[in-house]
Amino acid sequence: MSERITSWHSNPSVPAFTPPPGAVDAHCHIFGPMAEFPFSAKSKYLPEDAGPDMLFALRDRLGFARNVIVQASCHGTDNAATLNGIAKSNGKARGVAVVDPAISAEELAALDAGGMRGVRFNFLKRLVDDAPKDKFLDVAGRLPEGWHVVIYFEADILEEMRDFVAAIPVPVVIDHMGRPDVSQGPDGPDMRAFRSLLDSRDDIWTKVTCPDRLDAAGPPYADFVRSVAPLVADYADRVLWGTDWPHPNQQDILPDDGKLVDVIPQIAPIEELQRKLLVDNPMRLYWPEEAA
Ligand SMILES: O=C(O)/C=C(\CC(=O)C(=O)O)C(=O)O
Repeated sequence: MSERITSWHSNPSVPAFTPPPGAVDAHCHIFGPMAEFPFSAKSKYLPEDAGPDMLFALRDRLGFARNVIVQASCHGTDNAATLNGIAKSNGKARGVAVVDPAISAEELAALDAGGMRGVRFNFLKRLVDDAPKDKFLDVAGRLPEGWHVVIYFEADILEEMRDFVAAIPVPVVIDHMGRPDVSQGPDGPDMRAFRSLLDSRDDIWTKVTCPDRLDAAGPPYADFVRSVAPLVADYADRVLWGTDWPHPNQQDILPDDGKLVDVIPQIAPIEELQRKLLVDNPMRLYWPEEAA
């Protein structure tokens, strides 16, 4: 792997939708800068730099106040780039780490002090070489107070994930709704299976994110909207939203972040839902000491 790729839009539109004050972009990443924070030798992609300054400029352009920075697989289990982003945010960012399952209590405490509030388990074979459930469960039982687990998997392995999810001793956040086929609609088999997973515990949250990954038709993402709006209405206290900037592996699409923000009022059509999705819910999970 030698050629570095750009997966984000160079000039995203300013959204028509204005997020409520204090809105949190609860799923985004930082790449590098590589000279300071080299990528993992095991990374499946080699991106151009997309550092904290770029992320905070986008945050301001889109009308958001805070970020939750999720360690991307290109940085492996070295969380330094993500911690650097959090440190530079003036308290306006927190993070989700990816860790070696053998991590010590001291190292976990250092991540907590650096602003991490969760750990991510990635099950996508195109992104990681292995996903050892037994070791993940061991770490999940040793997390600092107040942390949660973020899980990333695709719909084809949802059934295999049920026992694992049930065994996690802290709240669970599922990335991108476990990537359902949104062309099936809100009552299709993928959404039904995902709802039954959400119903299995009252502390499973999900990110209603990534229309660009889930709806090949592109903006205005009609299939995504019709499949996801009922989920936001029915699980209003357990949904989170994020841009997914800098959109790892989306170099063929280059999603326009402004257009992604404009999906929000379609999946959360009333102000109360928008406030829960963008402010109340992420604040409860990531800044509980400040939450209303
Ligand atoms: O950013 C996402 O949520 C999705 C990703 C990238 C990713 O998860 C990672 O690199 O860790 C993907 O589907 O390629």
